[in-house]
Amino acid sequence: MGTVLVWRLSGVLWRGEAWGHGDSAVWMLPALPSLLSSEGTWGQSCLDPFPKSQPAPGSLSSSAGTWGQPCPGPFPRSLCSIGGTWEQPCLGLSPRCQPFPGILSCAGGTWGQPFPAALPRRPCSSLVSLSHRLVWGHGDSPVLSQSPRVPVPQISVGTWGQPFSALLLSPGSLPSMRSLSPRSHCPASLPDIPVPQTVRAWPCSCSPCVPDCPCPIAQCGDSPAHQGHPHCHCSLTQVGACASHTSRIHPQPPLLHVPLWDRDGIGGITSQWKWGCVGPPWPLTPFILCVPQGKVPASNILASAPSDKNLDAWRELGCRTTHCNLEVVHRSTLVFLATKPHILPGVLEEIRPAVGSHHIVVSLVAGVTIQTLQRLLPPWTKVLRIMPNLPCVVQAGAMVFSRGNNAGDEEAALLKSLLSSCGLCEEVPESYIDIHTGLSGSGVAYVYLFAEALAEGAVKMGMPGALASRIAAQTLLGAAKMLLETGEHPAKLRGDVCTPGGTTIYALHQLEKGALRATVMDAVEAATNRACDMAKD
Ligand SMILES: NC(=O)C1=CN([C@@H]2O[C@H](COP(=O)(O)OP(=O)(O)OC[C@H]3O[C@@H](n4cnc5c(N)ncnc54)[C@H](OP(=O)(O)O)[C@@H]3O)[C@@H](O)[C@H]2O)C=CC1
Ligand SMILES: O=C(O)[C@@H]1CCC=N1
Repeated sequence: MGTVLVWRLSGVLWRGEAWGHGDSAVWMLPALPSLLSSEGTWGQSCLDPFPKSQPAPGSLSSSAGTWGQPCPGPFPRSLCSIGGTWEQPCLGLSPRCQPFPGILSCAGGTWGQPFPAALPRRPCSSLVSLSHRLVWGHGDSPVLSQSPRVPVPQISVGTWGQPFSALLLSPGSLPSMRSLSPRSHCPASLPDIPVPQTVRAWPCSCSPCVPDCPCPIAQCGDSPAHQGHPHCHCSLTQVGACASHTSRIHPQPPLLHVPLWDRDGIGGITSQWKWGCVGPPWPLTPFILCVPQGKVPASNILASAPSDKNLDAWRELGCRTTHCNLEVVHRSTLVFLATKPHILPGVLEEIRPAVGSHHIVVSLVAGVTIQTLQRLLPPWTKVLRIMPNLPCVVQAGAMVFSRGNNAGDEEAALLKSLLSSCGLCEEVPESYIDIHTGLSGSGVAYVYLFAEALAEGAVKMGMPGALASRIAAQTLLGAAKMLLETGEHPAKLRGDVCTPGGTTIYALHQLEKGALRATVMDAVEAATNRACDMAKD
């Protein structure tokens, strides 16, 4: 039941087609005209040249399957990589199944089932602020998918379970949509359906199930017969079951994510930004994420971790929390990874199926390279790696970052713009990140040790400890401020303090005898090497 659609885009005629199969429909992207030549119909054997007629994006080109049959070869990988058939719900997570045009990847539903209820409204609410997104309908739940890379200034609206009908809106008509549905800003043609009680808002990594099992989540993982079965259909569960289920199947805790739902312009920051954090250490990340000049309201932050140990503090800040990493991924676009390094691979495996082309993934995990991140995440993922330090908490941090293959100027500008209010934030070659870790990420601790030693020296000489600590801190602050503001070399300023034959040179002599300089250099070297080694652990 292909439906041919022709519409005008920027004065150019485009031809698109919609495919329907049973209760599923697929819309082929107008921006990929070569995708539009298929003649297959869902529910029937594909016309022989079907695969060959879809060579365009590479993902659809080599399949030899028939619709309604298990998908062999690369074609299914592009649409349903987990081994499903088109007549049945796609196994596992849709995002991984639907990468081909790059725009379906944020949907978390299953074919033939209502899409997760949580998806439609939020994207729809930002519909009017972005002119190039697509709306997908499924059953009674419309889903909007972002296609930031595909300049399609129309919105097509369809419903699953019906031949895909398209409502194509030119950019000029977008503002009027705002009035169609005051509550959600969704186009009126998107049905406003109550959240189904039994549909979970996001899929957990609940793969174990037997093929015919209706698979309510309560059974999943409880029955050894389900464990690890490749044909699991259990991508639906009850909202709220995710955390307990996740912890049962995936004992590791989550990571750190940050979502953004709305943004005004490239690199722009608005109060509408929403962030999610999975595996967030305290107190570093919340301050990186939300404190900066109020750029990101705490209520826009969703943090996840396995326990409430750190999350309690996040909630006190006004952030939202969850124990489900996948929830954070599904509700976020900007995703920060901040688990301990050895935890990260398991977490990446957990979230990988949910990572779409619209996500920006930022890792602040020491020692884990961009290459590793890219290898463990889907190939389209925009990855950035950043190394902050603790003083970000007081907006006096020092951060460096590097970008992966898919992260462009927009993502780099975005990160810099967001985080620069926490302190110095520079883009550097990735090889500097481990050095920065030794110099500054860890370096803060050396300075605290030095501050402690200074104060203890004063205590030894008779000063009260509290006063000595305050003076030590102010001494470090002033010395650092002078370094930054004068731009002088430290050796020059040190010389300025040394009165010939005076106190300072006597003290410096002692420090040199203790090999302070060499010891500190060794410390930076040791931390840098450790960061490099952690990448190999
Ligand atoms: N501390 C610093 O100054 C800096 C740290 N970093 C990096 O930040 C990361 C965290 O550092 P650290 O300060 O030790 O962090 P913490 O141990 O304070 O926090 C780590 C958080 O990760 C959570 N977590 C553990 N496992 C998982 C999982 N599988 N999924 C999701 N969340 C999980 C923990 O949950 P729970 O609370 O339940 O235990 C905890 O909240 C490291 O990678 C480090 O390299 C980078 C720069 C500076
Ligand atoms: O000690 C660590 O591994 C982390 C990285 C930089 C600061 N703390």
